[in-house]
Amino acid sequence: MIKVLNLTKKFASHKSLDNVNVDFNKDDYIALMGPNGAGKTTLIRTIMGYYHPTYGKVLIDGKNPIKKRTEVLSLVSFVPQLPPPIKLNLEELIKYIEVSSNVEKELIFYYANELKLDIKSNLKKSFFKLSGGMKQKMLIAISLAKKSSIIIYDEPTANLDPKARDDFYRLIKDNENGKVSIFVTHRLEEVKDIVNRQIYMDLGKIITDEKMKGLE
Ligand SMILES: Nc1ncnc2c1ncn2[C@@H]1O[C@H](COP(=O)(O)OP(=O)(O)OP(=O)(O)O)[C@@H](O)[C@H]1O
Repeated sequence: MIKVLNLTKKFASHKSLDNVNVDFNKDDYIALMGPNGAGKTTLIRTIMGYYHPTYGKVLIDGKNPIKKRTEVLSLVSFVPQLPPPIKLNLEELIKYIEVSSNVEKELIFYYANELKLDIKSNLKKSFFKLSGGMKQKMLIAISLAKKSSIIIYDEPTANLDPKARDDFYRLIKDNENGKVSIFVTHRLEEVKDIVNRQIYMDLGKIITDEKMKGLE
């Protein structure tokens, strides 16, 4: 599904990714780990076509994510570490997602409800006025409703309370089937039951890439 070939990304003279080679295939559920500045976010952003590789390439189902941006982004759901400052209210946001990504509105409500996010009472509230945890829940609900074959979560539980984290892990586990999920995380303990592969990066390189037991 995702092929990363000899990928180097430089910002000025600094190599954020240094000749990375890795494949992510169907039913790979990956914890992507490593210290601050290791290159995890740069790898993800390059996979999604936000950054041009300095050398090497990325292919998503054989497609170049920069040249086939719209097609590639339709396959991917991404929940960032810091939610974007969306000015739309929840009603407008849901309408936008429904039309632009062909997502069933009812599914967004379903997943939000499972995460204990009450959308109905907040329909007229701007997304950016929600609390950090509510924003994260909304983005997770959208990512699950989108039913993408690739889901990328960058520290998705950072703002969630312990109950919401448990709800998140349960929903993810129920949804893992024939997809690729990448969880950028500093806490392997938290994701160990929902991943089957652990990749550790440092200084722009993949240092270890191990299969894990976990999912049944
Ligand atoms: N847009 C950018 N412009 C310049 N340098 C950047 C840019 N994005 C990332 N870098 C640099 O690339 C290196 C890797 O950063 P990256 O954000 O990929 O690390 P990370 O592993 O995701 O870290 P963290 O755990 O802190 O989120 C860092 O030295 C960072 O300063």
